[in-house]
Amino acid sequence: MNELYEQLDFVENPLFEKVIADISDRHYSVVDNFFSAEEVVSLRNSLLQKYEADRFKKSAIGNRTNEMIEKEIRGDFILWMNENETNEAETTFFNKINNLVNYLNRTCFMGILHKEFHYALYPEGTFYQRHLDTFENDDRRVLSVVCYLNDQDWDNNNGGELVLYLDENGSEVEKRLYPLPGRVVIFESQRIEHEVMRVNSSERLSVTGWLKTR
Ligand SMILES: O=C(O)CCC(=O)C(=O)O
Ligand SMILES: [Fe+2]
Repeated sequence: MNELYEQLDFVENPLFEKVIADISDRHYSVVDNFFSAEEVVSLRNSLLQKYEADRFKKSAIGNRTNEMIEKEIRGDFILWMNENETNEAETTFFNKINNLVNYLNRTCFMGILHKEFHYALYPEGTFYQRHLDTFENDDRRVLSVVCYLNDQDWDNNNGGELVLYLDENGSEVEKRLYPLPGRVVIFESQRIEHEVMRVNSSERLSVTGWLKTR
């Protein structure tokens, strides 16, 4: 009986339907204004507060320990989020992400059981070389989700674009996406190689995460 009610309850969400259609057509989706301007400001302030409290760590790559090599590959600083210990901005953030996850699971059986998200800050001059998000041998990562928290007046000359390397009929095509506030980019972790271009000026702020099976 409960199941029947659940199905009757179901309300189609055009935004989430678009994400599903995009991903099944071309393996990625870009959603502008997924987060409102106010939500971006709150989450950015939360990020900056924790960054200033020295809670971020230099990102690492797999098992590699040579810091010189790492700097050549990625230059961001990160802090993992804990869903069991959230402030107001993070609660709102996880509510929205969970709505999306529930919708995906209900409508297209992606079987997402876990997720992991971290804040990221790219100082001026840093980048993240071309990679696949499964390089840590984590084949449980199904979808990568990147949420940008930059200022409203973010200038495209600041650099820091996300470049997705797509396959179009056997040839490689670059899709260049600016890290605009409120924008969320979702792509198949196992399939799409991507890169963060050098940040020319300012700091580039985001939350990045993975939706995982098992
Ligand atoms: O910030 C982005 O646009 C992408 C970040 C990324 O590729 C990663 O953290 O694996
Ligand atoms: Fe990545």
